[in-house]
Amino acid sequence: MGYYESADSGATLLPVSFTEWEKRAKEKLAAGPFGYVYGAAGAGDTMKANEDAFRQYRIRPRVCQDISKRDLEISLFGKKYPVPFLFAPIGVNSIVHSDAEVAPAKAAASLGIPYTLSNVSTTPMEKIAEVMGDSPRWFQLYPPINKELTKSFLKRAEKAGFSAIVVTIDSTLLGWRETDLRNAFLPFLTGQGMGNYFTDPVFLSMLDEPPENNLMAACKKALDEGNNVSFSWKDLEFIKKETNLPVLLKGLTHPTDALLAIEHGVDGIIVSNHGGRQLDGAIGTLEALPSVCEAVEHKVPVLMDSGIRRGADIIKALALGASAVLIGRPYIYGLAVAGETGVKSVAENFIAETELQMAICGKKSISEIDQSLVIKI
Ligand SMILES: Cc1cc2nc3c(=O)[nH]c(=O)nc-3n(C[C@H](O)[C@H](O)[C@H](O)COP(=O)(O)O)c2cc1C
Ligand SMILES: CCCCCCC(=O)C(=O)O
Repeated sequence: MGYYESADSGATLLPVSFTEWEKRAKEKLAAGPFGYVYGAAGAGDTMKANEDAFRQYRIRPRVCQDISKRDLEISLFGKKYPVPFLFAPIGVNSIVHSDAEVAPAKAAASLGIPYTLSNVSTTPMEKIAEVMGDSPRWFQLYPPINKELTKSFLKRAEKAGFSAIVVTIDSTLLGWRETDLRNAFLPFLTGQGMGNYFTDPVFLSMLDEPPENNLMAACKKALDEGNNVSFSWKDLEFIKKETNLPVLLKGLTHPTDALLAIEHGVDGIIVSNHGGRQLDGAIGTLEALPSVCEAVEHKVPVLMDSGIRRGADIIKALALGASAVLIGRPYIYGLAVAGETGVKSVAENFIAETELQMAICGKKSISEIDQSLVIKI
């Protein structure tokens, strides 16, 4: 939906800016769920660094470029996508809306935007496949300790039509999240976020009793599997060996790790600090992006997330070398406020603003965006 349509159609009753979505979500949600989504690790310095990093760059537009025909399309792993952003994996959506991951999956499908389903989703991956039809979807894996369970998740994702695997490696231990500690809020222990585990035959075979007989023990077992603190590079090779899908590594910011990831066979990198939820004091991802891209030398696509709040942020990330970005909290606030409609509205605003920004920069397509478009102040 373009600028004038959204102003005309009554869609303006929904929020337009990230700040407004966040405010409306806060009004709607109880303290526990809102704090879980909003919250960050420690003092929140990294969450702030993510957003601040975007303010350290300014766009230097070109003019008189005939911007009458514009195209936001990108290509990743041989597939074309309509816009340069994806939905980031976000677990346990049932804490903010009863439709849980079904709503963002449908919203993404309606726009052709890839949806990344979290390993710790409330909705099992097969249900997401059912509602998404042929629309693009990726599966995010918290690599389990148990190799048979790892294989099972990978095979199920392949069978359910997911076209890439995102291995998240920054959360083998959960960060120090003071809001959740204060609220005593950890949704996973109530069975939320267990959709993929509780439908997995290998996982169920690992339990002494089925989840319906001993929910807490089953939840704890799943979390123990996900908190795979001994995970190292050789385990990444195992994942690569067990799937034919492209494997992306999510959660690195150091160029040396990017090089090691490539050495161990990854097909793509997602520069991310988990939205500042893991390591307080860590570098903002936009600050980290140029050095990672420089090390990677275009060998694999580099994507990024954390702190993307508007079209200008997307333009800056692309200019600094990202092939695409992922949006996180913004769409969860949309989900909290208005379910599928809210998620779709957030995504449409991103599309409209990004297209406008690109055009006013004097660029007609994503491939025309390069480093000369931004300067660090
Ligand atoms: C509530 C919440 C749950 C998340 N769950 C996951 C998850 O299950 N898997 C994952 O890889 N990242 C997860 N993330 C991190 C996001 O994928 C993404 O890296 C982050 O939200 C980007 O930062 P932003 O929200 O500031 O844009 C989660 C983030 C939030 C806010
Ligand atoms: C092994 C389970 C960790 C779940 C973390 C969910 C998440 O990524 C987040 O809250 O952030």
